[in-house]
Amino acid sequence: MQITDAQIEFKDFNFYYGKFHALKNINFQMARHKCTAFIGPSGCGKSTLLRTINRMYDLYPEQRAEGQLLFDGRNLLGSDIDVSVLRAKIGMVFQKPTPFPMSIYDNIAFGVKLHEKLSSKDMDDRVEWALRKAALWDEVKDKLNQSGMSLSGGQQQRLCIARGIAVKPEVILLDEPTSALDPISTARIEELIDELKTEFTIVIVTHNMQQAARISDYTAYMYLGEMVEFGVTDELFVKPKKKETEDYITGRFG
Ligand SMILES: Nc1ncnc2c1ncn2[C@@H]1O[C@H](COP(=O)(O)OP(=O)(O)OP(=O)(O)O)[C@@H](O)[C@H]1O
Repeated sequence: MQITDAQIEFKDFNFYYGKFHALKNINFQMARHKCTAFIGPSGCGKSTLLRTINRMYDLYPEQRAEGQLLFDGRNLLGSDIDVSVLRAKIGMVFQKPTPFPMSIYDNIAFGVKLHEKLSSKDMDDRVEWALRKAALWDEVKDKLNQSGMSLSGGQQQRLCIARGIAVKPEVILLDEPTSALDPISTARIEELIDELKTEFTIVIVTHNMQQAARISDYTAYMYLGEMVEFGVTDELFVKPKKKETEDYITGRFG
């Protein structure tokens, strides 16, 4: 399936944990400023696929990728890629909120300082901008010096999203961002994702099929390291092309 305005493309992509072949011959594209969801049963390779996009696997010598992973036409797997610049362009938010043990303000400013030299006024503006984008500003504007750890779980996750946004990435990777949250916090994050799409490309791993159906434009169904089906979310959920996808989304399997 060809996507209009593809930003990221996997071509003949394979991934290995040592000898274990975790992702098999992956070929698909992700659209700019849309939300793409990865779904599938536990262990199918969703998180592995997500983490290849910012080369998280570089931290582990026994893990390797083969094939092509193109970002605006440039292969991210090449040795010429500066991984720290790449990770600023492609931010990541994890399953459990992971605020740094520092103030709310510094949680945002910390990453920005690594990449840019801003005046204190510009840094104040950037912190406010990121917190507003993450729909957290009104709740924290009077306590920016309090520890990030003092916030509720849902607020902590929005703080982590604000931290990711603050360095002005192009893509945000979300690895089951709501699985540790209550339904109200989950709904807020889902609304937030919908707003963030206007400026960022979003990729989300979720166990929750209803969530994928609600928030994503495109969905990939994975099983045992293969991408079984990829398509427009509404079509994949209403009229899947493969029997395996249908069995999974109707709950007959997995
Ligand atoms: N660090 C690792 N070393 C070896 N194998 C791994 C490692 N991480 C994951 N795997 C294996 O790779 C496969 C895919 O794992 P992955 O975590 O990507 O699946 P997932 O679909 O995200 O699962 P879940 O929904 O349970 O989080 C699994 O078989 C898993 O056991």
